[in-house]
Amino acid sequence: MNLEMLREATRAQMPDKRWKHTLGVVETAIKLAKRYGGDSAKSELAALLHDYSKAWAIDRMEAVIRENRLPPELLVHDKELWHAHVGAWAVRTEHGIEDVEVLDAIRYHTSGREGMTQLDKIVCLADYIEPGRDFPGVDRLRELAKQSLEKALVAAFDSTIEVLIQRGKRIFPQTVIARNDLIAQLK
Ligand SMILES: Nc1ncnc2c1ncn2[C@@H]1O[C@H](COP(=O)(O)OP(=O)(O)O)[C@@H](O)[C@H]1O
Repeated sequence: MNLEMLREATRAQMPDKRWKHTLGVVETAIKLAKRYGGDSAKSELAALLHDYSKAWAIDRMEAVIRENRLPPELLVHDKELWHAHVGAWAVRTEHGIEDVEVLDAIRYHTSGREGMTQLDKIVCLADYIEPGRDFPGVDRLRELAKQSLEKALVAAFDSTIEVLIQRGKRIFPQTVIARNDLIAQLK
């Protein structure tokens, strides 16, 4: 399957607003890859596919998690986290994407993980700062992204964790672990 076919298949999974966001993430991921000497082609592919399952029905995502032995702990956490793992499963099964680095960048783009690869960092950060994002503090993240992937991601995870705390929601521990690990990398 070539990139053009993957673009059409991905676009067909989501409403126009999410597709616009996806294109913003692609553009931003390529820019970050160029700035930090990352792999532009993998960044583009992972960014294109990162939200593949975002608009899927909750029941469909739950079935994929249960039937394919995706991490069961996802089920007790925010459903917003599900699409990343389900999306990695979906692009592999539906489109034969086998590149482990690309699949991992999709799988961990929302939560982060310990030992994030450069590709994980690029896609996760691009998702936060793409031009269509407009949340308090996003411009600071865009400035930090010019200095350091790690500094920008720590600030990004901090903002997500702060919002979750303000709303009294559960925090998926992998994000806290990812944040701590990034701070250790900065030392
Ligand atoms: N560690 C976490 N624990 C719980 N929920 C989280 C965590 N990290 C992210 N989320 C949830 O996921 C949402 C992020 O989803 P979003 O930015 O829409 O993802 P994407 O744009 O990549 O599809 C956050 O607003 C929050 O509700």
